[in-house]
Amino acid sequence: MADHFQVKRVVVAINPSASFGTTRDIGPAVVQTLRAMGHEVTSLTEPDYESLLTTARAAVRSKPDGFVVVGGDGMVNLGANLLAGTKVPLGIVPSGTGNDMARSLGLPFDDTEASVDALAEALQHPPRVVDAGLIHYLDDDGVPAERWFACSLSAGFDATVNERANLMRHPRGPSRYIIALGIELVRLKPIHYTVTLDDREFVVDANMVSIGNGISLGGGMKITPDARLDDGLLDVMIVRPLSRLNFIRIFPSVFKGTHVRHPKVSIDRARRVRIAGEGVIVYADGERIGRAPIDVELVPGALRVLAATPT
Ligand SMILES: Nc1ncnc2c1ncn2[C@@H]1O[C@H](COP(=O)(O)OP(=O)(O)OP(=O)(O)O)[C@@H](O)[C@H]1O
Repeated sequence: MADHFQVKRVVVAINPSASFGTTRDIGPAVVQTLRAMGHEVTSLTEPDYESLLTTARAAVRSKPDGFVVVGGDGMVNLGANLLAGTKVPLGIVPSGTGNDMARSLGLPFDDTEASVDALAEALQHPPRVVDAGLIHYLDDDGVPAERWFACSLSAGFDATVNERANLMRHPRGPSRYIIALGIELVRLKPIHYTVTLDDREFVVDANMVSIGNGISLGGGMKITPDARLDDGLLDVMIVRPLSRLNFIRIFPSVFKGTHVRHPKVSIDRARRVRIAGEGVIVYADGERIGRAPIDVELVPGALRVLAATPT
């Protein structure tokens, strides 16, 4: 802890539905702990994401010393969209299923006490400055829209799995992702993409096109293992068509990031990325964005986070 403790004004936005509601005690505990430390805490919980976005937007206008999300990457995405381009730093107490932004930042992601300790420590120091991705797309009504993402963007097989899982009513828990994965594996077929990396446009058949600002998605799948949150570049992973069997074979290696050695997997770096393709669904930070085409730009230093800068 810093020598001179400074009381901070902190907004804590809580998603009680993160991890299918199994982590709902974490938010109130975080608020209680920060208050016990002496911080001035405004706690926000709403019945849904949209209402939370509205109340949180109002809370950010009061320029708190920190805006903390308690939830998963969807909550990180909410925070990124409220805070990108401002000086208010984002704190993360992971309580979601994936927690990939916390993993990319080197924050504790499976120990709440350690997360709150790291947050309290970070509140006493200047925030870390990281890049963020800005997605330009057409919303479901065809209206041009923009949305920030902090960690990852998917525009292929993994987005399709996410979409199928979200549309399922049963089962309610995480096993829906396994079922969705199984169904989509059976349906696996290459997508015909047009990808533009900065000024280089090319056509490619692929199973996956994913973008990493951070290193992982889906709870530690290191799709872009060498991505850095502050290098001013997006890492773009493309998986060229694989047979179902080979897809299943290389799948486990993504947890170590060694899939990048496979000849059908490539990683490129770019500041601007355009992805187009028939029927391509796009997710970012685990949240549904819409359909391709999308234009993504990396905005260096757009986001401040309550995390130590790696030495
Ligand atoms: N009361 C609520 N407040 C905020 N978000 C909510 C609420 N109820 C449901 N949600 C939904 O929760 C989703 C975000 O979940 P979040 O990312 O925090 O947890 P997770 O999905 O379990 O974790 P991860 O994204 O890391 O896998 C959003 O899509 C949002 O619509």
